[in-house]
Amino acid sequence: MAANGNGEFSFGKGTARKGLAKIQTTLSQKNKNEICHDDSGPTVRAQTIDELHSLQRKRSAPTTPIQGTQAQGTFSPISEEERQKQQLQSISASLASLTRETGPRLVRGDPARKAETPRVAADVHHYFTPTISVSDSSLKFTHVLYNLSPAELYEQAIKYEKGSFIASSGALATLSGAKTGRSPRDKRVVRDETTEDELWWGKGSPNIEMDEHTFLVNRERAVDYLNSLEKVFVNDQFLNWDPQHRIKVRIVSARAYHSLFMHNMCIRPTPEELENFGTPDFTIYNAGQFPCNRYTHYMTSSTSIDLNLARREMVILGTQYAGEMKKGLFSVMHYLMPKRQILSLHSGCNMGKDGDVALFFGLSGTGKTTLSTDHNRYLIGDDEHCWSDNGVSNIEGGCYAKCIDLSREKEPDIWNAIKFGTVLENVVFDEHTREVDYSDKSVTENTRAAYPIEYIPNAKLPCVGPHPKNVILLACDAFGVLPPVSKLNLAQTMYHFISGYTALVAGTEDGIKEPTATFSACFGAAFIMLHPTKYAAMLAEKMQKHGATGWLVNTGWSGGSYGYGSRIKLPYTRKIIDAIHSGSLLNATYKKTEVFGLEIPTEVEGVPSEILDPMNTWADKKAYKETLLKLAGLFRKNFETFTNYKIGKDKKLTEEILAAGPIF
Ligand SMILES: Nc1ncnc2c1ncn2[C@@H]1O[C@H](COP(=O)(O)OP(=O)(O)OP(=O)(O)O)[C@@H](O)[C@H]1O
Ligand SMILES: O=C([O-])CC(=O)C(=O)O
Ligand SMILES: [Ca+2]
Ligand SMILES: [Mn+2]
Repeated sequence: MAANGNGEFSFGKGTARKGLAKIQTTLSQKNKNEICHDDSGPTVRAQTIDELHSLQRKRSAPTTPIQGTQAQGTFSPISEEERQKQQLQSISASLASLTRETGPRLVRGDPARKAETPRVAADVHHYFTPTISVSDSSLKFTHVLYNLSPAELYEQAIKYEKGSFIASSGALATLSGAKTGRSPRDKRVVRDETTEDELWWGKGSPNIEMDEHTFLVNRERAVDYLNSLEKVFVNDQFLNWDPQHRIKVRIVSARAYHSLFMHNMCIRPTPEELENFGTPDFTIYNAGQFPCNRYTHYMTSSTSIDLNLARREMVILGTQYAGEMKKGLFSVMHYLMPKRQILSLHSGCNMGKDGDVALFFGLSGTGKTTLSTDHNRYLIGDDEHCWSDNGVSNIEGGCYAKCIDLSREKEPDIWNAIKFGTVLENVVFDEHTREVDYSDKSVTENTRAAYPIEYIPNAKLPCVGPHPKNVILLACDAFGVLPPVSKLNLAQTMYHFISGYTALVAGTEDGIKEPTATFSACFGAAFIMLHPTKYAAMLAEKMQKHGATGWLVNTGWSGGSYGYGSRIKLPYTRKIIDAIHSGSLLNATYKKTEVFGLEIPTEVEGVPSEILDPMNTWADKKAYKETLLKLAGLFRKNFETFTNYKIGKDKKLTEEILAAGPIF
């Protein structure tokens, strides 16, 4: 093989030559110094070590030509320098204290590499209007690390963040700190004249109120903290693959881990899109290392995640768990999208070769990521989607998979996605080989991998698809009484969607250590902003209009409750899902279960028939019946809060939904 001068390699024509072809160097032999040297190759063109280092890194070319300086005589709308200045001004405006004259002084680049920062950055302070009341914070510079690449973020993390390591797979192993799951009780939403009427407040609602003033107190705390740092990370990215309904988000954070996480989880702009980014639609101030002040009104712990819809801002204090940013933005989408008649969904989504789309609803740990990541289908997304008149679109640009007990055999695509660029949260690894032990729960059960969706080989890019054909409701039933699969009519689908039942799997929400039965409206009460019946009505309308079939799949226990039975084997669940996708399950023979009135198939290819009716798997039939009635009672009690609401325009549907629950 030889270099042909074009940077390509090819085998020499005369294959008669034995062994490897001689590698030709492109450097001319003429200009070499007449100094004694060994003949292993030419020497570098640098006089000092600094010069050598400067050779190593080539400045990225501007993605659009700098008109006016390069293209002589062309009208120059904006120079590269001007563009960078505008970017910094925009970020400075984001980071401005609301009580001082101006935003902080910003420079681009890593403070540790002052000598290397581009000239434009060093000059930037000239562009800012002088402050009238000079404070210490306006005298210092805050360095902005703007949309860094994964490689740069790796370097930052490894250099400056304790607990950051390169795992043997190439992923960045990191720690999220004291919090290893979300803190839903510390979420606050500003209640003002608008949100007062629009949002869901009170019992069962995730929206715990705070006033505007308190929000500003926390915002100031976060902004002051961030500005006090030597450097902050800024990500400008998008949400929603539907170009008509794309949202621009800015995330300001203090950790490379957070910046890389969001790089992976949000949609990554192209260089051209970044140049024209302009003002973000929504901004997150993540000051997670810094606590909130517990003397502040409404604060019940040192953690606070505050959402202000009017200001389009979110403030994070006292938790470094990155999922807060992901799910905080999801909450925002649950507000913005329904305003545009678009349904936002806590669901996974994939598409078959023939274009058949399936949604996978379910609470945390029920299998959205696991089952939507299917080697035989195109992945549209694993967790957050929109369903509009155009079809479905993923909100995110990445996936966030649970890693506990991850195995190469059972989840090969997720396993292979854990490589360079992926953030691995809170996993344990061998201190020498850096080999991850996915069974180790020493830090938490809620170990996670965040990777860009392109890391899944059959990702559907762009992440959009036609209207769903199947709507699969996943429940991880710790009681072990729900059948592995049931076919639902529309009223039953709505009943189970509003109920949002599962056994919460340990760890994702802070403080939960064992599976416990839980109900979470729309399979995501922690993130919805409007009353659940609003989303339910939209889902019913869309399912009806597009003829989608509902299914309830229990990915939880069989043969007894948690502690007695065991979790349904993933290969069986996959077979069930295959039969739903292929349409074969639609044509199966069904029988109706008692109490829940669920239609269960008598046979599914590849699944032992005796497990399809859970009663068969319990040795103690009396215990089964008691447990079934206990769960039915919990369903009924939970649904009481919804009995006074009308769902959609249709009174008939509302009555049918109320009748679709357990009868006993
Ligand atoms: N029968 C089964 N079906 C689905 N998942 C199973 C099954 N048995 C075990 N599991 C495990 O359960 C977990 C499901 O987690 P998954 O990441 O898919 O949750 P999720 O619904 O995407 O939650 P989140 O919203 O928190 O991301 C995985 O660790 C998977 O290996
Ligand atoms: O938000 C998280 O931490 C993970 C997640 O997807 C969920 O809980 O639904
Ligand atoms: Ca998931
Ligand atoms: Mn989720």
